[in-house]
Amino acid sequence: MEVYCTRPRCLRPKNHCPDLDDTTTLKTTPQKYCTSCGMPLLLDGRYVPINLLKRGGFGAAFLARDRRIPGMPLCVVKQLQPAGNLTPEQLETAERLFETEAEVLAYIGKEHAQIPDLFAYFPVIVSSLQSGLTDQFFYLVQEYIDGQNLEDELIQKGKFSEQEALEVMQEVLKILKFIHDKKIIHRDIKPSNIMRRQDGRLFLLDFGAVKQVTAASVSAGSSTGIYTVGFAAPEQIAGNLVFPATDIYALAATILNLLSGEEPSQLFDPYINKWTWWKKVNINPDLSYILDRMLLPAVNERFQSANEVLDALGQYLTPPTIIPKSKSSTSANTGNNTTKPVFSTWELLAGAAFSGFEAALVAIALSTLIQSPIISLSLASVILGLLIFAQTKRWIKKFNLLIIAVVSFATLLFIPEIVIPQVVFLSVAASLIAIAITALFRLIYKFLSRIM
Ligand SMILES: Nc1ncnc2c1ncn2[C@@H]1O[C@H](COP(=O)(O)OP(=O)(O)OP(=O)(O)O)[C@@H](O)[C@H]1O
Repeated sequence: MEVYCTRPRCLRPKNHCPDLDDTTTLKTTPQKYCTSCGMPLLLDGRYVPINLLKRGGFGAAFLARDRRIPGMPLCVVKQLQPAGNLTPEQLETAERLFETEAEVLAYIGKEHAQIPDLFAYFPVIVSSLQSGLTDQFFYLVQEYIDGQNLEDELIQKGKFSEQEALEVMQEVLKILKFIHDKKIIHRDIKPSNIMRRQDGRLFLLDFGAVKQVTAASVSAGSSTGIYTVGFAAPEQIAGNLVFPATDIYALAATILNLLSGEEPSQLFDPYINKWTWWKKVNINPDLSYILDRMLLPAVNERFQSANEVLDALGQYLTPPTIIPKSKSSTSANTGNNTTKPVFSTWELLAGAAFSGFEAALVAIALSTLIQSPIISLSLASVILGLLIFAQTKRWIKKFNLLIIAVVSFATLLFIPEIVIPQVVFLSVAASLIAIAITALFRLIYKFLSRIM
């Protein structure tokens, strides 16, 4: 078994311990030491680090096994590793924040299914690499979420679709509502702190920058300067009081990062001090409006709570056709907030072209086969209505549209009276007219929703 040494500057952290492959030895061995630096490998007598997950500015996260639990389940061991050039005050702040993370996880991890549980928090004092001195390390052990964070997911699979981003937004808003109700502000919402478990369920990680709002500062806490550039709201960067709306701002920046695949700094024009994400992201105007309001520089003009944003989403959008993978597991916590299928401009235009094309074909076919114009027109309207309804429900979409169009055109060829060039001309013309009308309405709608 490979055991990973957690000493920050260990030169050969991977320790090969074949005797630990025997579970009896692994359970009973009193301690193991790193062959390179002499650091104790078994933490708190029970956690066995097996791999490094990530090393960040303030610490490292290791994948570990808990040898005291049958089956030795995986867990995550986070170690506080502040950079060496910190002043004693900064070091104290880093230690305090690490302890706060443990306190917050202990407080809410068990209560919310989408926040990792805390298993342990302890210091380890070891002899330093410099002779005669000792080093103190702090460890925090938490539930392992088997999956991928959204930063890695973005790198791996590319930009999120509007529907995927909406699902993330709603899920995270529900978790934010829970923590804000507990008077906790996360202060570091960003894709790498949102983890998608294998089953699709999202988890909020890294409570290392949280502010627990005390009774003395009922709705806000002052900022300590821990934040991520691009995602952090102006009041946090300025070191002023932070609010639930501070997390809401960071969530909007996160969603735009996922939608565009670009860093928030690329979506903001510092020259005019405004977000210019709309140059690179094309989404439903209602969602644009909501994101813009989440990103307003003045805290009091933003949505004030996660619930307000959820309400705004619920008001504009109706039930989804795509049910979030995690929906069944989260509805108990959060109620059923649902969204309507959102259509991109391309989807709308493709749908319009299809409907125009089909309208022409159906009208030609029925008027050729049925003598009464009233009956043929009524039948054509019903068929067209059904086709449009099926599209709004996403029962037919993408390639289905093409297949249906080709099949219906081919069917028409069996009607002897049909003049093919005429059919082609009329159906293409009807498609173009439908596209033009839809595009015009879409433009007017976008324009009105921007100025209102
Ligand atoms: N409970 C967990 N389960 C699975 N993976 C985790 C867990 N906690 C952390 N990780 C992984 O380790 C990474 C770093 O963790 P975390 O964000 O807590 O540390 P950090 O040093 O504060 O990072 P950053 O500075 O980027 O915020 C996460 O992005 C995630 O990929």
